[in-house]
Amino acid sequence: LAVAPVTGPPSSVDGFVREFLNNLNYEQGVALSSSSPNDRYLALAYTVRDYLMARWLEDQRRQREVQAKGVCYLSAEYLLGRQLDNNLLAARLTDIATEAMAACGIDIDDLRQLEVEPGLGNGGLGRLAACFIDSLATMSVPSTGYGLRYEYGIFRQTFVDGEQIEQPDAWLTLGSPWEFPHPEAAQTIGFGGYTEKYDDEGVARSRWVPGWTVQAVPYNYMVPGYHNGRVNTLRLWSAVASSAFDLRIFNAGDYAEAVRAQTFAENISKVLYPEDSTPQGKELRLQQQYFFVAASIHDFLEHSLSPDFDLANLPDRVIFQLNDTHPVIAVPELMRVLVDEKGMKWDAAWAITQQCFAYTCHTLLPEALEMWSVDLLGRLLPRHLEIIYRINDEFLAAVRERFGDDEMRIRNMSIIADFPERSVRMAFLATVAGAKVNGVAELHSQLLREKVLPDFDEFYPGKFTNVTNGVTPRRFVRLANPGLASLITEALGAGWTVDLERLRGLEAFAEDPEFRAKFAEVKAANKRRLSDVLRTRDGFEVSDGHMLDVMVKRLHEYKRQMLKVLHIVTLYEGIASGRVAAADVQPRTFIFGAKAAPGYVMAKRIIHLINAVGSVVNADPRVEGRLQVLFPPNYNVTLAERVIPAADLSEQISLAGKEASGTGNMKFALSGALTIGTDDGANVEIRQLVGDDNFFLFGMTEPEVEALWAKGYKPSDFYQADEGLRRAIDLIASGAFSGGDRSTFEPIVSNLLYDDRFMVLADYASYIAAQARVDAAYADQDAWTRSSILNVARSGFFSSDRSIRDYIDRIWHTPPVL
Ligand SMILES: CCc1ccc([C@H](C)CC(=O)N[C@@H]2O[C@H](CO)[C@@H](O)[C@H](O)[C@H]2O)cc1
Repeated sequence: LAVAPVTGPPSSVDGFVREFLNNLNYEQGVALSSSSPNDRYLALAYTVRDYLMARWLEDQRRQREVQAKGVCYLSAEYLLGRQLDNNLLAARLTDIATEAMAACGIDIDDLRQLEVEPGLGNGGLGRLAACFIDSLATMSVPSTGYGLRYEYGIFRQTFVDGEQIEQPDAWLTLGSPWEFPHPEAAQTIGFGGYTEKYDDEGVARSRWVPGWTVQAVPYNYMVPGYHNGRVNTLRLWSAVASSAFDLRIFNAGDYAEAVRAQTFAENISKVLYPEDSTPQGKELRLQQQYFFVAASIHDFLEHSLSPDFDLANLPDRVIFQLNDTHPVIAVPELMRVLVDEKGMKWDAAWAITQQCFAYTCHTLLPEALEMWSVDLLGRLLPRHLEIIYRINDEFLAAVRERFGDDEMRIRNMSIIADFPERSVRMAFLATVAGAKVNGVAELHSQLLREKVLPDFDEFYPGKFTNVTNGVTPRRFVRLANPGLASLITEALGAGWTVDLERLRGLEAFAEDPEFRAKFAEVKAANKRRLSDVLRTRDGFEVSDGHMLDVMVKRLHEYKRQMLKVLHIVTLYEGIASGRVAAADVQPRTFIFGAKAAPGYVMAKRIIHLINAVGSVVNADPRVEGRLQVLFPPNYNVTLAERVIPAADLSEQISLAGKEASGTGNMKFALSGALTIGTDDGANVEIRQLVGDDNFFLFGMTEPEVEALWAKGYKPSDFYQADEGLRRAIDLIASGAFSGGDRSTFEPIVSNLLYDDRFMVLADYASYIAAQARVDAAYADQDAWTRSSILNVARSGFFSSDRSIRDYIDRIWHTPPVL
């Protein structure tokens, strides 16, 4: 049967209208006149899908035909953001769709607002994965993103009396038009049970007999490349019970028991764990990790390789990139499949496995490194534990071979740790198994080698490398900042969207007063747009003419939102005490965005304090509106796309040596915000590229932090020595922001004075001095605009396309297939 290739509807307004009405009628089953806004949104989404379908099907066919080496990106999180605009942009349909909707009497912007963003991630790691799959598609690299289709994503944050309240994120309620379920391609995933040894024609073999199974149902999402006609796939797994509810038990009347197995199974992909730095070690989390990586490996071996493919050549066909340690259980899973199911010899299987994996580490915090107890692993994945033990035995034998019986080194390098309880150090397993290990910024990769995994760097010369993070210019410049995008295109032509280094061409324009004026107008327009959004979304009135000083990221003590609070309180205290005339204070609006992990008590207290300070400062007539604190709840990708283009000042103030990279910092620089920051993570590379004159550096360097720590850090010494700091802390301690109740924020105050692990007090003076430099610089708007343009011009390096190019050159060796 000669089937005509799928062509897709005509790229014309009429064609789009016809397709839209078809989807409204036949997919939604409604007429335009009786359709609901959600019907219209879904029909619009279906229509955009239809335009991308031909490319997707063609791409899948070609990837199967070409058999080129590809990337399987394994990530427990993808913070995708809204899909409609990105898909319209990729398919060059934005104008056509806008006109087509108008032709139907619909304002496309009303439909845009209806899209619920899939919040399938916590923060940096999840968003990076989303930027990376966008770049992989735009650069025509054969690749598939694999992950979990959580029924509930990152919680919705609201504030009650200034305190964070979490609500479930039921993002699927109104349907999810961008996904394609494929129950027919479900994988059966085992858990529990036992292992048994058996003899296979004289060869001792092991097999795993799972105690129970779950079905992993794949949902495919389109990942369209920008203007290259390519569409890659994101495959997210959803858990479904292998056996539906038990009719016999049901008929016996025990309804709860009848569905218990079902609920138990489907819990696996029920909800995203909202922690982004401290693993809770919960069994369900390990189930989630094994569930999606096992399904992904089986799926790849089954659907991407020809049935007669010789697995010895697997490293020529695929690299599994481990997005942190969360998917590293994939290593023993591949070994189990190759040895137990495919009958391969251990050594051959191990040689293949070591070439098929690479590991990216995203953190420096020791507490964020995952460890799974051998008890739990042995119970849930008994065969995998056996395999890990053997990997470790052979690894330690090689270490002994190289370094002799250096028991301390052996214990330090063992994948199995004995303290606090016998457990598997997942970062060590990833490092031993990975062909390459990379950090996500120069400083981070250096600290990984020197501080976190020095023994491994010595044992595996050449294994450690760096790939500095990046962000996609499609979403964070072209879509989020259309004013800036058209100004850049006007000046440099359109090529920058896929070749961001071309932004360098703007340097010359920084000297052009006319261009500076246009640039400043773009920023002003973005500020007006943000203030409209915050008025409708949260009822905030953003004060006009204020510098927008923005700090948006997860709430974590190492990111030091507390340092920002102390700056605000210092400015406020100066005015409230009458020592500083309000008129002498540079008008600023401080915008915060931050979710705290629900179990992170101190982080939630800091959120409460920020809101408390905000309500006092915003209401105090003595401030004469010179200072404003706004904390819109539920910071997410959609809000980031409105806040970042409007920002004047980007707060990147973590303690040096704690933030692996940061990616918000890059988005701000690309939007012309100037950075006030420490030499931490990618701030170092931003400062090196934009130039010291265009960056407000402050604080200790990482070696200075280490030195102070080693010397013995007494935060109260800094409190005693610095009057401004003392006034600010005393004001918080006084209950001034808690209705006179000193106990409310006492835990924060005493933590700062007697613990202060992230040295807020030590960097306070330098920070306040830097903020004074910011005020002075902002007073000269034209010079500020010039500096802002230079930030954009010199930040092309921070494109995720460049990151992907580095991964291809240094780790994957998967050239684009054009
Ligand atoms: C198991 C709990 C858990 C969950 C998530 C994580 C992530 C690794 C945390 C994270 O998102 N790290 C951030 O990754 C970004 C992308 O590389 C970096 O830019 C940030 O600096 C880093 O904090 C650690 C531990």
